Amino acid sequence: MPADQSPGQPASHGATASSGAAPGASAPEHAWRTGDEPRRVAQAALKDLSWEVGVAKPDPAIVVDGVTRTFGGLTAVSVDHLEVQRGGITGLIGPNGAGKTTLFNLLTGFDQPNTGSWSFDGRPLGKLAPHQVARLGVVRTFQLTKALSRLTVLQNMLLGAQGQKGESFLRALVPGTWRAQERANTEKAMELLTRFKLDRKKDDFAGTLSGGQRKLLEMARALMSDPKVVMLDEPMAGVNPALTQSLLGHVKDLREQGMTVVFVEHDMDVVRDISDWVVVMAAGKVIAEGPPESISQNQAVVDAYLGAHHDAPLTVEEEDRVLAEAEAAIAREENADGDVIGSETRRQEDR
Ligand SMILES: Nc1ncnc2c1ncn2[C@@H]1O[C@H](COP(=O)(O)OP(=O)(O)OP(=O)(O)O)[C@@H](O)[C@H]1O
Repeated sequence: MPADQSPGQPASHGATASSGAAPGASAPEHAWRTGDEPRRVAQAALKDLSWEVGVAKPDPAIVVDGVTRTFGGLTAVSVDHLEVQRGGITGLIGPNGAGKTTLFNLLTGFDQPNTGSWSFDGRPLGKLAPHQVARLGVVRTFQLTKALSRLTVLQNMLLGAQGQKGESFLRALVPGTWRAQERANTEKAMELLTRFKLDRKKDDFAGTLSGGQRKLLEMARALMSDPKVVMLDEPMAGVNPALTQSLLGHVKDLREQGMTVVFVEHDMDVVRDISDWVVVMAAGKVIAEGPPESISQNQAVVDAYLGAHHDAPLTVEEEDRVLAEAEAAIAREENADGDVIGSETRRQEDR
């Protein structure tokens, strides 16, 4: 099925509809705001949307418009319009080199685009540095964890709190203020470390943690700034199966706590398990979006992953016709090039 088709789906709110568009027509008005169980709430908000690239969401936290990023002659990202629903888990998938990490980098201020704009809660985020974006409530984790090996686990956590009150120069001159802030930060860090079962490792160097524990630390650290949107770049990659379950649980918890989650993942089982909505990128563009169950049926997605177009199997009649045409073509070729083919065959026989 082409990316822009969604049989049986209701009319879209329109790819170019402005952010904050009206909720889906058939859902009870604001049903997802009434304290319902978060997953059901997120899914109810999205269930009547058409599976159409750029479709407007009922309550978008992030809106991206015309964002492009090129590296030399390569267009790494070219996203016309994308909205991310507040309070849901959006899976961002796509083959290697599709532009997922570059898009994350752009949205969180770690890279600058050639063109385009994007906003969080209607507030433009372009041209802001990562710490400014984080202060506004949008944080990210990295594919290769950035946990600083020679700092302890707790020190890593406290770094995540940067940008809060204690950082200002004037406040730093008033010891009481920053000490109180430091105490509060440490308390919060310990609460998070306990939640992520890393509290007993608080004095260990981050470099001694396993890959999975570093991912947990990365996620815990991202939460130090009380984010509203958490962007996780391959949070499960390289993590052993036992810890994967724990990480998945933590990602779901973020939604329980009302956060908006966008995560990059290659494992489709994980994507199906936790996503409310899936966005597929290939060659820098968004080529499909929809609920997880819509993605595997999408021909554009299948083609993007396999890198080739796959025809439906031929019927017996079609197979006979194709064979007959091929035989006729070969016969014509032999007649036309008879001498050449013949002399080449003779040369081979002579050897
Ligand atoms: N700093 C850079 N300089 C040059 N090319 C880059 C740079 N960063 C990314 N690219 C290129 O941009 C394209 C998109 O890369 P990106 O890492 O965003 O893809 P991805 O979808 O995250 O891939 P993966 O799933 O393998 O992580 C790739 O072709 C990559 O080689």
